[in-house]
Amino acid sequence: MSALLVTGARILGEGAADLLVRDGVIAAVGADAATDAPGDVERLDADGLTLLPGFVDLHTHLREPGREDTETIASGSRAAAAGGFTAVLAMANTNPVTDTAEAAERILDLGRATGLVDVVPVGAVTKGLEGAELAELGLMHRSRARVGVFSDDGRCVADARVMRRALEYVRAFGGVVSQHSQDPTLAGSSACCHEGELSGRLGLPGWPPVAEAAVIARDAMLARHTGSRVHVAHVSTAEGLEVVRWAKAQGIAMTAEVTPHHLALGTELLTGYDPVFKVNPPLRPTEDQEALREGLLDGTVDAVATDHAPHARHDKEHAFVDAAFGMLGLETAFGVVHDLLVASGRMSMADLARVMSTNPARIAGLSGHGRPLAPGEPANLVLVDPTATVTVDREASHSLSRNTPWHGRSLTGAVHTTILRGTVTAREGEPAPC
Ligand SMILES: NC(=O)N[C@@H](CC(=O)O)C(=O)O
Ligand SMILES: [Zn+2]
Ligand SMILES: [Zn+2]
Repeated sequence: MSALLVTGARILGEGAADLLVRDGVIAAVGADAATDAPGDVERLDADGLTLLPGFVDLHTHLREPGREDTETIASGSRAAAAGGFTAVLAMANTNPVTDTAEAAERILDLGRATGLVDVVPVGAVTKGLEGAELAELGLMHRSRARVGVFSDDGRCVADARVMRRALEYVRAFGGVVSQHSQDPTLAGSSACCHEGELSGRLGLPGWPPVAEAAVIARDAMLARHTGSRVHVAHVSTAEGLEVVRWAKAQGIAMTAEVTPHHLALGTELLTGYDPVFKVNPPLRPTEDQEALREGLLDGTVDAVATDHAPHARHDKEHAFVDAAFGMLGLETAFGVVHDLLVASGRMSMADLARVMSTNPARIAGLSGHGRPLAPGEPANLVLVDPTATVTVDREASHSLSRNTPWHGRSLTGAVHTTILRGTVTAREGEPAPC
């Protein structure tokens, strides 16, 4: 059928080498990969570029159904492909909520119709994200969508009994609950600034780290009790991280993700009251950011996840306390992580591949992603340019929303080409037509 030959790419463990893809599968890797190429092979010159397994985002908010003015599955897929992703997990807090098998299948089908990235639906833990009654977890898992990750993200599964039952339920099929760790009695829905000297000075409702750590600690005990798996979404504090570290040391099945914005942006950005920096959980002080970076480097944090959260201008441009929570992330995630940790020499490209592809694919149970670049594996790949420096322009985003906190910043490291099962889905920031 079709063949693609990537030439001269830096391949981890191989140095500069060629890679041949045939019918969506890696056919050969190495100096003589080209010898097996058919005459009509499509050639992709990757001199100076690094080839990695395609990125996997454990935490994306697409707004379809319900808020197609801010993101659709198609527009979010374009942004994801441009950002180097070959799979994204679409959070359940849409309208209606993804809390049934039919709703999950609909998202799967819309993702397939666009065809730029594997859109994997996350199922809600509770009906309507209400926190009371379990959603049809088993039916969602047995559906064509094969839902394996469940989350009420946007809200915390605050009731311990509900969380316990959800964990017992998903254990039967090896599922995982991704928790938005925020004790609502310690940090209510108006909490929007890290609790400390700054929240007092700015007069903004405080969000204390203990509201995160307390839920992570409770969930660690529930994971141990049930023998089931908990994933901590967007860990943002040193305190929360300390609990994850403890849980892992006990052998508790707990994993964690951190966002690019919590790694790189600090709470001091809130002094201008610009709602583009309003996100849940909030940006944290330097000490927390540094602890999160250390946690990612030492393996306490398993993955980087974007928490891509598109919002309309009219929902963002309000007084800080009234604006919507969330920021864009898909197109800038690689650049931010590369610039902050790889270009500065703190992290290797192999480690970046682990936290942006291998680990998230494993956590979500996606067998075709995050795989070694070896013959027989599906060709879900990304070519990155480690030397390119790009200035982020929100107007160039493929998202339907514009709420990026990175506008005007220069980042070293850019996604060059994204490949989904052998087909180019984005080239130099431009997604393929779908
Ligand atoms: N992160 C955010 O600030 N917002 C998310 C919800 C969430 O991830 O909690 C959203 O859906 O907009
Ligand atoms: Zn959340
Ligand atoms: Zn989220």
